[in-house]
Amino acid sequence: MIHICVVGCGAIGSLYAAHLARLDDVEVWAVDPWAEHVDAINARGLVVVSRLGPGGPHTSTTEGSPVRATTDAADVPACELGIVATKAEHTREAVAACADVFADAAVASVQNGLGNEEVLADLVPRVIRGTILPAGAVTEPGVVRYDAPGDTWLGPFEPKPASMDEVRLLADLLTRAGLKTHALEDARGPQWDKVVFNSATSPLAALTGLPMGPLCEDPALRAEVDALVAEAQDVCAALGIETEKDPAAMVAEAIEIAYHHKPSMLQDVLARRRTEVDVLNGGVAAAGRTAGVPTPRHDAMVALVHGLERSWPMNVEETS
Ligand SMILES: NC(=O)C1=CN([C@@H]2O[C@H](COP(=O)(O)OP(=O)(O)OC[C@H]3O[C@@H](n4cnc5c(N)ncnc54)[C@H](OP(=O)(O)O)[C@@H]3O)[C@@H](O)[C@H]2O)C=CC1
Ligand SMILES: CC(C)(CO)C(=O)C(=O)O
Repeated sequence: MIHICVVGCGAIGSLYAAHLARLDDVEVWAVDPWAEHVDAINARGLVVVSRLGPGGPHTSTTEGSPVRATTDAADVPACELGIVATKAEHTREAVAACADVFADAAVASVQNGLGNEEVLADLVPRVIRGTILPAGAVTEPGVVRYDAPGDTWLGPFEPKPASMDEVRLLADLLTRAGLKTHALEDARGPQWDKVVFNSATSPLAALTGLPMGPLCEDPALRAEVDALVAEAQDVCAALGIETEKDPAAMVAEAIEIAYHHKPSMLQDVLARRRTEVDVLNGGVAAAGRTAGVPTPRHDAMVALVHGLERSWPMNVEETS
């Protein structure tokens, strides 16, 4: 039996936990502070509502092959593998609380942006760099909506690497569970593919309130998307990072398969939560500074999204 702990059981953590729970040879644990969600998972299983696949919308539940959910990492046994799916700002606190769980584990970040693996490397013995395309949202306690399918890419995080055997093990489990996953010696290319795409689309969705399809089909906004892509690609080129995907093709694919999806940064804005703009556009801008490439458009996205965050009533009160 392989023990896997999912840290942060929101949209993505729930999708990954629910898929892995289908496997007979895996015991899945999930740690999340949202008590109602945890209680619902333990009482009724994790419910996945999907509009994907043939036959239209359908629902599945992990009842019978449970996800063991808890608000307290002390309940979780030592695990061989971990998947971190919190928002970036919670990575350190969430993984630090799992020190015993991950005392001898290989732990993957499946988060967006740059810098999460570096935080994991401070806290766990072996790290897996992860990039994912599936998308979703938690709609009520215990229920996750599966919005869009997509592959997952895993590879050792160079400064504190998991072994390729560990990377392959997690990739095989996810693939068998229905989430097609690639095990790579060097997973930086797919990570930057996604960073370029996210940093060009997510802040514009967050600022306009538009889901993926309407955003990318608007000619004026699409020009902004393309300009952000071009700036991020200049940074990649200067750093010698070889991206594999054509961002225009990624945009076309997003319009096709995730038309109504609200990027997670827009979900954060709607819920008045701090966004991940610092690890997306801020990450591109920081890499640009390292490479000597100016990134005025990404800097502007960081400033605008932070301005929006500051306008929310709770933050205005705090600063007035
Ligand atoms: N949603 C999507 O479609 C996609 C998201 N991503 C990326 O995946 C990552 C997760 O995003 P998403 O699932 O949308 O985020 P969610 O906000 O849905 O889930 C994050 C979860 O982490 C929990 N959390 C907060 N603090 C801790 C802690 N200390 N310990 C354990 N759990 C904690 C949150 O609880 P609480 O709400 O109580 O704070 C929440 O339930 C992000 O990096 C995102 O960019 C990538 C691809 C697609
Ligand atoms: C699904 C996708 C690619 C959409 O931007 C995403 O990463 C997100 O929602 O944060």
